[in-house]
Amino acid sequence: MRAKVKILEVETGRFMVVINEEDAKKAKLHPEDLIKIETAKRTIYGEVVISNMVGPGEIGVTKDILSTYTFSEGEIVNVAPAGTPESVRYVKKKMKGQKLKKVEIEAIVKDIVDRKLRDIEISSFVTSLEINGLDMDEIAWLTVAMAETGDMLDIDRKPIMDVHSIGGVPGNKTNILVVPIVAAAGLTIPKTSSRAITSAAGTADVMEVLAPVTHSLDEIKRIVEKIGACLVWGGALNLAPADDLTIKAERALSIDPRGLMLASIMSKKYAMGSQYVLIDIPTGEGVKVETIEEARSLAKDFIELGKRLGQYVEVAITYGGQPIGHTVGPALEAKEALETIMTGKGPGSLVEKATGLAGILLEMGGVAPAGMGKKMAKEILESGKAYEKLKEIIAEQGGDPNIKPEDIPIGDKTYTFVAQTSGYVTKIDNRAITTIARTAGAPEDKGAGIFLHVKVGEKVKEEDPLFTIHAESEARLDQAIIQARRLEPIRIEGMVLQRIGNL
Ligand SMILES: O=P(O)(O)OC[C@H]1O[C@H](OP(=O)(O)O)[C@H](O)[C@@H]1O
Ligand SMILES: O=c1cc[nH]c(=O)[nH]1
Repeated sequence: MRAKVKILEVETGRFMVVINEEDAKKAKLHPEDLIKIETAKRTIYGEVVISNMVGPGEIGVTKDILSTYTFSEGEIVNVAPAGTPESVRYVKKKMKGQKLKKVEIEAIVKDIVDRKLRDIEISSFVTSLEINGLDMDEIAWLTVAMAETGDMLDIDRKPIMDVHSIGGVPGNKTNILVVPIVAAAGLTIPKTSSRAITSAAGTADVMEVLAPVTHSLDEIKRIVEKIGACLVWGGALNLAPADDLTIKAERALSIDPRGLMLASIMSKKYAMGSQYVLIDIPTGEGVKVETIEEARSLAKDFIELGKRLGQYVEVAITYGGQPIGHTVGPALEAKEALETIMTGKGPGSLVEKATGLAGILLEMGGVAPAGMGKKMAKEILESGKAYEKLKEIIAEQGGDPNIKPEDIPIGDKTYTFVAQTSGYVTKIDNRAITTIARTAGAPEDKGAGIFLHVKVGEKVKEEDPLFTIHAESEARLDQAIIQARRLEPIRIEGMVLQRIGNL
């Protein structure tokens, strides 16, 4: 059918095409059917929404489609059912636990990027990977397909360093410190991050409190060639574009299937032209990787994948048994990261992890002698050079380089839980902390999250504050309080485990 485009000021988070009720009846179109819109220059795909907000002979194009494609009001297009893409068959093949061929993986990725696969099919693909996994051949094909369906960055500075965490541990604002430390030593580190997947704040969510993180590839090239670093959101670029769409499904289910995680991370590194990559695997109870054995096996996969892509990869297995630092949630984490980089002092877990990771990168990049990287990273942090570099990054990305921790707005609806008994903090439950912070509104509500007054091993007295929930709305605060009462995220016990007398 021929139709006239009507631009709709509607945002749905999906590629939706609105068809009038009468037209839909005539064309036998049903809600959520996949249709194609053909113009002289291109074909784009979207899901049907039936509504009389458009008249007969019109189709409504939403802001989501317009963020990628240009349409003008009144433009005449051809609209037709698109049928079921062949790649759905390959998704079903993976659901049955079978190995996919290279061409099948390429077809799935291309159809995700072209929006031929709808959210429901993408979720099925992600779920099938969670259940049935991928072998190393499939992971490598998936990684390259994810990178090659998007743009590639070619930065005119070498070597290109990079760091990426598999995430999962609450409060992981570490890379906000690592990147400026490494760049202050003269190395080039174009860091792209995703937003939160399973946590209450991804590095992109935290950085966005300090400066815009959505930049074009040309802007990133300019910034990195000028100052040696950036801290941006990968999803804003046409860089491994399937990644953000699969992450959307992962976030909804709070899962991060191993094979997809490897491909997600390494496709972004490949597309950025990174040559030396450090992967952080937080390990501990309640995070993505719970044991050192699992971490070592994942590390082997990252290194093997790096070899296949022509990248030198090292892995740091880091402590993830409790949150990093004292804060969880975008604004609270940005405040803590800024305070730490400004003063060179901060929570031991944050400073140790950041300087440890930065130190490895300094050695990998050849600016620190073997075994001296961490010391050099600490000196750069304490000297204020890392802060100066972060200010440059903030300024180049369009933020206020003179922003102070106290300028950062934190959710003003608060509730503090106190100790019911005296004793020692023996456990902070990572999953519970993330659940409570997300219930309070993080990461979408930037000011929402948790401030931890105590960490594992500390002594508390009855009535001492344990943690404060911050929210931007009373309703979300109330829900978070209910969750916190149910989950009891902080355990306090006496330290004497047994007293044994005469046996
Ligand atoms: O913790 P969750 O939300 O599962 O994982 C997502 C986070 O982990 C990675 O961290 P980084 O960008 O390397 O610092 C991602 O980019 C993202 O920020
Ligand atoms: O970028 C990331 C980080 C963790 N897991 C992913 O799938 N992608």
